[in-house]
Amino acid sequence: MALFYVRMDVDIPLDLDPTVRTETLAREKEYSQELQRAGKWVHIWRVVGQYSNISIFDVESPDELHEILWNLPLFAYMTMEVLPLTGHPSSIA
Ligand SMILES: O=C(O)CC1=CCC(=O)O1
Repeated sequence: MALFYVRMDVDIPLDLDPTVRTETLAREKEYSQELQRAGKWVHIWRVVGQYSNISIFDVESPDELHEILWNLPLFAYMTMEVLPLTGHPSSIA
């Protein structure tokens, strides 16, 4: 098990074909929800006032996370920050 923080900032070009935009967003939602159901995408939160999300992934390895992120339908329209996480010594969880 390996936990990762991922921030995704979305920037879809304004001139992207509206049909492509709608289809890509639908595929993104389906892909994300499939990974959530599988327990790999454990949190997704919208950043208030921004087209960005903060997500937590629970995966087997950095390679698995890379494959997941690389295959996001919106990948071409996002910039990401990825941070590996480990337990905090003061955590009571
Ligand atoms: O809208 C976003 O933050 C981008 C995104 C990632 C997964 C999803 O469903 O949307």
